[in-house]
Amino acid sequence: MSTTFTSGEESVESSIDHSQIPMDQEKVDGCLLSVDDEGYETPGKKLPPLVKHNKATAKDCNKKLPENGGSDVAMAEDDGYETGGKKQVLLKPKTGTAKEARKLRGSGSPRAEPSDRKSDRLDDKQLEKLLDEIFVERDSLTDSALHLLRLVPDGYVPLPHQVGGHRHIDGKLGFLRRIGQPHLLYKPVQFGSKGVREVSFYDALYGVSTHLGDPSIFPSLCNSSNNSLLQSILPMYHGLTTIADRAGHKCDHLILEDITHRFTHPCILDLKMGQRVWDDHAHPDKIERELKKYPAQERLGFRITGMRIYKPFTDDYVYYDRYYGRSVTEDTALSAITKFFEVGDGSHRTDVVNCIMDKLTEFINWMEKQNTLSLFATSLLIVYEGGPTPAAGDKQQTQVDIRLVDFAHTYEKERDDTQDANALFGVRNFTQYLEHFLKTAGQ
Ligand SMILES: Nc1ncnc2c1ncn2[C@@H]1O[C@H](COP(=O)(O)OP(=O)(O)OP(=O)(O)O)[C@@H](O)[C@H]1O
Ligand SMILES: O=P(O)(O)O[C@@H]1[C@H](O)[C@H](O)[C@@H](OP(=O)(O)O)[C@H](OP(=O)(O)O)[C@H]1O
Repeated sequence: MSTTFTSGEESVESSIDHSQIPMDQEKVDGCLLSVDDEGYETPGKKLPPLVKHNKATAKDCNKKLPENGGSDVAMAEDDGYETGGKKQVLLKPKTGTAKEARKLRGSGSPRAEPSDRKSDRLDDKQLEKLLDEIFVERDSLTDSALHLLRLVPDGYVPLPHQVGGHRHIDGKLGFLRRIGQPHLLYKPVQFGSKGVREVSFYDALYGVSTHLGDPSIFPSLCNSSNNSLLQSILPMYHGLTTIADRAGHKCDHLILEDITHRFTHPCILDLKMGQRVWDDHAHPDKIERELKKYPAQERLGFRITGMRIYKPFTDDYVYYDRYYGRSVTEDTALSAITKFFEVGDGSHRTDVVNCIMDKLTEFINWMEKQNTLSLFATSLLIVYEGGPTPAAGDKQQTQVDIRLVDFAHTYEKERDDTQDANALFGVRNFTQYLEHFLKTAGQ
């Protein structure tokens, strides 16, 4: 079995182990939100030992910047840390009893003691095992990625199906999955105001309060009694937790539903939406960077930030990264999108395209009505089951899920009488490509 990695410049073959992560569940308590019966981690569980780190200290990590106090400057540490948040962020009710609050905190939440022991890091054998679990070959990784992977917290693995965003295998602190909890993922809270904004968005939408969230950022959302439609197009949110890696860096993580977990062979496309992907408060340098990075964004209204497709005939995955996405122009967008539906035998998953079109119509209906939010740089995450193609006409068997993720640049509109034309343009344009595909390549 192999995964083909396709970048803007090159393709690399690598063998992968397709074994599954253990599925045993840990039942825990301590959450206000309704969760499914598989359970999830209670914030404040015992953490691995901590050591002081000379690059990104707990203090760095716990700094809370003022709103927009740094979102426009490059902040990534050279060891991949680009997260922020307060020391300990626990889900707690907006109004609730002391008993409820205690329950949410779990029993005690022990602080881990610092340790300088190198032995806490994964050794070569453990590293190989970890790489098997996330389908990655060691040869394809840089030293900084290997360094970060050796520090992956005990009991976690990097999210195996992450296609876009910051990832351990790119040498950035990426998403995690807790072993035995395949239905959840842990997204590191981003540094400074970006992280605070995203947490505040989820808090407001789900009517909860965390130490990091600021209700004043999304007042309308906080006061709305009907957020259920919006909730249904986002992953379920389960609050925050602090996770320490094997070197003792502590970072807050959003606990979110992993929307790929119901799929056996998830095919995933991450589209960053909008003609412009910077918000109204962006620094001119950021605007210049983005315009230079992907000039076609303005005309397309979306860009591919990652795409992974399962090929049932060869039992392997093909991966296209963000650099590939940035190489796509108006002239090649149709063929790039078509790749997402290629089965591998010359045929295409037109059943999936039809299903996506139906769901996107619902999205567009919602977006045409909503006049509260500006969703700058939000991603449309599209997932379908890449296992055997269902028999023709068996529409029920086509499994597709579409959600919005990434709210680090989401704002409430100051005037609430207009649509989010920026994001809407992108969704509509993508839908037009799909229509075109059905008329041409897909037939
Ligand atoms: N709820 C989810 N379920 C499954 N996968 C997810 C979910 N949220 C995010 N992902 C995975 O993580 C990737 C990155 O997500 P996201 O855009 O939130 O990260 P980010 O680090 O904020 O990205 P960026 O660097 O573009 O700001 C997605 O491409 C997807 O593969
Ligand atoms: O996925 P890509 O194509 O690599 O693009 C990055 C991604 O859009 C990040 O969300 C963004 O950080 P922000 O959330 O701060 O915008 C970063 O901007 P940056 O170049 O300003 O760091 C981009 O480089």
